[in-house]
Amino acid sequence: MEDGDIVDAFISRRGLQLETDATKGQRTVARRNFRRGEAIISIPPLFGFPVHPGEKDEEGEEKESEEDRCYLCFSQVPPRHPRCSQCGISQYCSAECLTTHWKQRHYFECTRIKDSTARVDSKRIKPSFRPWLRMAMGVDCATAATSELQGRAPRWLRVQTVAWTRLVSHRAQHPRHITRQYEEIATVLGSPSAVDALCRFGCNNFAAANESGTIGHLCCPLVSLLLNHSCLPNAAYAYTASGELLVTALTDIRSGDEISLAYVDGLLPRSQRQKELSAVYFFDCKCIRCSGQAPRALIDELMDRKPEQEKLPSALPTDFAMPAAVDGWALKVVAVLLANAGDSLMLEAVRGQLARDVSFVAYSHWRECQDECLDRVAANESDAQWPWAAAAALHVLAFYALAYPPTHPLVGRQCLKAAQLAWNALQSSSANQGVADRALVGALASAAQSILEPPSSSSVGRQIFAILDLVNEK
Ligand SMILES: C[S@@+](CC[C@H](N)C(=O)[O-])C[C@H]1O[C@@H](n2cnc3c(N)ncnc32)[C@H](O)[C@@H]1O
Repeated sequence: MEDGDIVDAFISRRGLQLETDATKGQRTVARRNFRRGEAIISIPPLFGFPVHPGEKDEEGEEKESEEDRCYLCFSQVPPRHPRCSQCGISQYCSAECLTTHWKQRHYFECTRIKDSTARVDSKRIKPSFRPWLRMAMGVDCATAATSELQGRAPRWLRVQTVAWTRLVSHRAQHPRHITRQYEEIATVLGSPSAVDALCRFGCNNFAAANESGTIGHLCCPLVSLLLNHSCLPNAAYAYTASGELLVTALTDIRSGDEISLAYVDGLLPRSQRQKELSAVYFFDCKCIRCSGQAPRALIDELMDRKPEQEKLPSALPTDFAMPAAVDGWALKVVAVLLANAGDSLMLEAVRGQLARDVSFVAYSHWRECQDECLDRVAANESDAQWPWAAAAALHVLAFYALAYPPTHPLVGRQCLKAAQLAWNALQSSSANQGVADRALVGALASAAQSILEPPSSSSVGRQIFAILDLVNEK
């Protein structure tokens, strides 16, 4: 079978087809109907590795630190944890993850990764670029293994390797300071072609994230090749506990529809979305929302209002009363979301009704409030921050519910965050003023469970069940 055919055959069996698109290069259309929540594609990445969220280098960029993350599921490893006895590098949170990783890919990566790690002096690369050094080494390993194993290489690996050669790199558009770092990496690796590979990786990278931020990077060329960006996406990706990139339908998708993901936060105003898409992915968005063909145009119009035209709530209030702080509209949206998570028509009606009353400029304000409250909680200033943090989280959730389909993972993760903060507010000695009650916490945690459907052994699954147990305790 020819290289191109292997990709076409792989996707056509899943009801998908690649087509040429006048404005976006290629696009993928559904060749059958997909129900909301249905898995569209699931495939192991060509390479992936964990990073520690939140750690920043001297220039404020996230830096690599793998000491405490599992090489398969990227969750935190316990103090005594298994490690691959052959390379001594890959570590795991459990014996199951070690076995799954070995069976999926580590059997062909193990010696190669060990050799490249010993050969290359990573200290010569700036800390914030070390993840890309690892990515270049990992992708090299996987492609070398594919050609060595030939017909014995698993089909997913052959498909990913072929898709990798077909990705756009936008090399000419990359800023000089970035390509200079890539050239350093290429020198360290002794492989001039690494510059092009890193450009290709840079604009096709997937981040694995949990509620605290990025926990890993994934190179998944098939999904990159297939899915264009839309500011009104009908699909979303998630990295599963078994180490696969899973794409699911966020809405019902009809045969003939293009399938798309959001590369950037759809709640940013259009100007900011465009800025981010052009800085990181090097294109001007031509999605249905940006070309004014989508019903979400009203929200766009409101999001693009200038901040001075809006009356923003003052910065973090010093005298904070929950009922006044969680505006009626936010609670109403959250209530509709919780009662009707399966009914997007209902949510659509609420969107229509409320969109004109809601200041979308306030979204970034509430995001900042939430982060500020969490920082203060982490600094242990006082447990009086919990009700504030819960109120901010409910506002952020309401914005997500207005801008995304109710099955979007961002909505699920925010439900979990709001549930945790509301529970802490309920337990804190400060006045909670009755906004966060057990029923709300339980409904938020149940919504997180039904949207994210995490395995009970995963860290998100354990967090959700812990809350549900607490709420249901007599
Ligand atoms: C990850 S690739 C997707 C596959 C790509 N269409 C192809 O033909 O290889 C991302 C690239 O597709 C194009 N693209 C994706 N979404 C787009 C959009 N909404 N508007 C315009 N171009 C888009 C851009 O060139 C972008 O750099």
